[in-house]
Amino acid sequence: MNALANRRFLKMNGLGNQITVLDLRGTKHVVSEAEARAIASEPRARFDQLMVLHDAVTPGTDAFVRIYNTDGSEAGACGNGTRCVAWAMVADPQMGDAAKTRLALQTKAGLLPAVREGETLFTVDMGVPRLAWDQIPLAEPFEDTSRFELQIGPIDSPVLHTPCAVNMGNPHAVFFVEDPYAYNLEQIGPLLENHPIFPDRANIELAAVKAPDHIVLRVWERGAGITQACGSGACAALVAAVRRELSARKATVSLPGGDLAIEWRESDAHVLMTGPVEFEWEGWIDPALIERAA
Ligand SMILES: N[C@H](CCC[C@H](N)C(=O)O)C(=O)O
Repeated sequence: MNALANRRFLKMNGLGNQITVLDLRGTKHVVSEAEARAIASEPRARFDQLMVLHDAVTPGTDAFVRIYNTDGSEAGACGNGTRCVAWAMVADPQMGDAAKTRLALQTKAGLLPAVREGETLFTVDMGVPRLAWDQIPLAEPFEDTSRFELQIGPIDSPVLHTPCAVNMGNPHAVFFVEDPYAYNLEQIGPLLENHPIFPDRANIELAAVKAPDHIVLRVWERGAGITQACGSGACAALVAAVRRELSARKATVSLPGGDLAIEWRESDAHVLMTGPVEFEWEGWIDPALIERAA
């Protein structure tokens, strides 16, 4: 019997970013692309990101987490999903250990320490951002070598150019614009995500710096499309804004689903993301769904 059959899942969200948490600790099962897509097609388990917990592989960490997009592809990081996993591991009656307030979660991209700040409020240390493709850690002083010209359109929206490329464990291209809501993101998102200039595709951010401590952001996510919020995207937007000398190192990032507090810490160049999570319901994976995916 496939380890996924009848397995319990938690449907959650982080600022409207739809997250499903699945605990596969104690099994060796690795969710396939087809299985992830099948789970995404189930209305009660539907997700922007599926966060799958595996047994910890490194001493001192609490779990290894695999992250899947709606299209079944894997991502190295997911800020909103990491907060949801952290909540599940402290507060869920079956999975959680209420004595814990700190967790060390590991993903393909590295370690993501999380701290519980309140009932449903968590801070995740998203690590040191890197230049998107050459993987150089970004710590000051730096040269903004990630600038390049990218011209798309004309479609029915203003032309976008010169994104700032930031890797937060996953690739982001941040475009600074006056009004992110003036663009038809549904139409231009897929063109940009799959533009040949992005070897690994990219999450696409439209960001407006409203004040040194306030950024308005919309995101087209790689493998998932428009989401209500993207934690790593909010981090990438702040890092890009600091690199372009548009904002302070600490800002509120307002997404369609709500606000995240982001700080690019001066002392060690780590990015800290603070925001809420919401538990919606629990469910069990229909074995027929998994059979069909096989
Ligand atoms: N929603 C996530 C990001 C998912 C990124 C994923 N779409 C990728 O392929 O990199 C977040 O809160 O950080």
